[in-house]
Amino acid sequence: MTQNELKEAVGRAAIAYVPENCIVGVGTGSTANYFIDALAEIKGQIQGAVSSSEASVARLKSHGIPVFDLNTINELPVYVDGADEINHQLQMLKGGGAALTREKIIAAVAEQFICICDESKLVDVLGKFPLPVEVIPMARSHVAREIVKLGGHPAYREGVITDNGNIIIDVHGLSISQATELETKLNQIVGVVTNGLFAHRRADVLLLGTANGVKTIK
Ligand SMILES: O=C(CO)[C@H](O)[C@H](O)COP(=O)(O)O
Repeated sequence: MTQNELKEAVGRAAIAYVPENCIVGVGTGSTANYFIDALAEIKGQIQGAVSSSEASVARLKSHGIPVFDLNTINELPVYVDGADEINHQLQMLKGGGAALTREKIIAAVAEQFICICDESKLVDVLGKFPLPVEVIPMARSHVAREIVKLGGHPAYREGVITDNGNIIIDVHGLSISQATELETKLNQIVGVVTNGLFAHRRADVLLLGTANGVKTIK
């Protein structure tokens, strides 16, 4: 199976976690796009969605799925999203698509986080994929200097402005054994909006696309 076929398989498998008549949290990226396309097939059974990016909002609307403002809803049973890396404790590294802050906000509201990934994303130690950090533009140099003090190699993601009007610094050269501690330390740097470690709020379920089918890891 190709990587895209594995992504499609997990996107479809996540539909089983969507309760009837609910509002569903929808993430961002190529794997989340397969979930959105599968969701379109059952759109008559849900109220609609909240979403972590303008790109996913556009895709949801193109399928005729109503999109709600997160502030107008009281409960969110499930959030479905991909990841750039996930470890065996279901801690994730996310933000390759620059949507990390909205992803983290929706994940914080959701009762269950269902992570959908192809098997290339499962790692023993997070950090081979550069860790994205969303930063207020005027704090770029300050945040970069503080990241160097933590042992990382910061790289400004040229030409990218987030949906919140901020920039992304990608942190290379990390081998992240203490993910919750690093998540906290990075968020304490003044000028950081948030970082792409989802260690405090991990996934509840991983649907992993493999050559032998979709594996469920809890
Ligand atoms: O965090 C994300 C976007 O900010 C995505 O979930 C992550 O980049 C994975 O994307 P893809 O499914 O395209 O591999």
